[in-house]
Amino acid sequence: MDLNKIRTDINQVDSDLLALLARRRQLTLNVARSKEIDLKPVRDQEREQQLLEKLVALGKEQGLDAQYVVRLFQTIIEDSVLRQQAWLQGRQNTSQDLVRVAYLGARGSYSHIAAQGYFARRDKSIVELGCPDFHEVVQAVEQGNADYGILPIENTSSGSINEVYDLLQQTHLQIVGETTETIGHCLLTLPGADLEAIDTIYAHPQVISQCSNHLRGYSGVKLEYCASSAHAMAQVANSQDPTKAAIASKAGGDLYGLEVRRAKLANQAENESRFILVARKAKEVPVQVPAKTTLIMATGQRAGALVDALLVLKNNGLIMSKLTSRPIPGNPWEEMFYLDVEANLSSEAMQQALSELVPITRFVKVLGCYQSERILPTELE
Ligand SMILES: O=C(O)C(=O)C[C@]1(C(=O)O)C=C[C@@H](O)C=C1
Repeated sequence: MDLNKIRTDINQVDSDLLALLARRRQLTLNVARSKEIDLKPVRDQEREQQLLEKLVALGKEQGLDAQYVVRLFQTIIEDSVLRQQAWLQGRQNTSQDLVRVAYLGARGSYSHIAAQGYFARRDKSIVELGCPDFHEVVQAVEQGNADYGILPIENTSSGSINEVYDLLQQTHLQIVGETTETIGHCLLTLPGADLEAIDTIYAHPQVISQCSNHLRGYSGVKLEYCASSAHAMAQVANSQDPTKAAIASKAGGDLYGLEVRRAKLANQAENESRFILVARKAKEVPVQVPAKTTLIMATGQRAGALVDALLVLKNNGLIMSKLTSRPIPGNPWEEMFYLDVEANLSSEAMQQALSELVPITRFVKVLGCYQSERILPTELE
């Protein structure tokens, strides 16, 4: 048993697997091309069910357990769906290959990592524009210094990001995309630093709230709030002080030469953030891909006004996936409602609902229609 020889064989198998995955990806782009012509939806869960059943049976013959096979292929299919959707969206909205993206913080911030993932799926290169706060992200796009802005809107541990909802009330920018990123919070230090000697932890306030349970375990350690996770990492890296630590992602830590000392610090095991992309012009979403429309509306204080508005959606067969409210500046006790509706803005149902909402609300505005990037895996029945 020669370890080196076995490893060489494993290397070969891995590179064969990669070549096959690349070939599969190419084939699924051909599927997207055919669906563009037939106007068929990208997602076909019946086909996915059949695929999984067949693969589980094949895997069994080769001694691979069902759970392993299903997990692998759910990941492969998720990639396939996201790629196809991005390709179709790109065809509908021909645009440049190099885009300028404004995001919170500096390289390595969660927004930066989310932006990289989103545009890599669309084969676009990005010119990065780090901003000190969310307001400047919006301003950079409004003033034409960036083509897109990326903003976190909600997190599975800390909930809605109110500051971003409030900014959306005031801007003319349109939501043109969304992406969900797994946020793996890690405690990062200079290489080899003694964990017992840590006296200060730098982190963004949202991150501190998402890791509150873990942070309760550090008595006598000072928490320093930072404008972004990138700032937190820069503080530690620039200080070269081994008593300082930051909370940020592993990918960010790599950029700043910091070492992961503890991982999975978030209160929720599945710590995910949803980001939205904003641009000056709305984009059309092809009918083949699942779309979401985000609306804001003010109903006034009449009893039952919100119920009436929601009934309009129900009666038009529309599914609302999110409802949240924020105060209206200057109108104490009045609320602005934000709704995500699982429908394309151009659909008949959505247009009908909007025409019925206008007369019964004080104000209603479409914030954007964009492709839904949340791919729920098909489970084997
Ligand atoms: O066969 C299709 O229609 C595809 O789009 C390909 C594929 C896959 O990757 O296998 C992806 C999405 C569909 O939901 C089903 C299967």
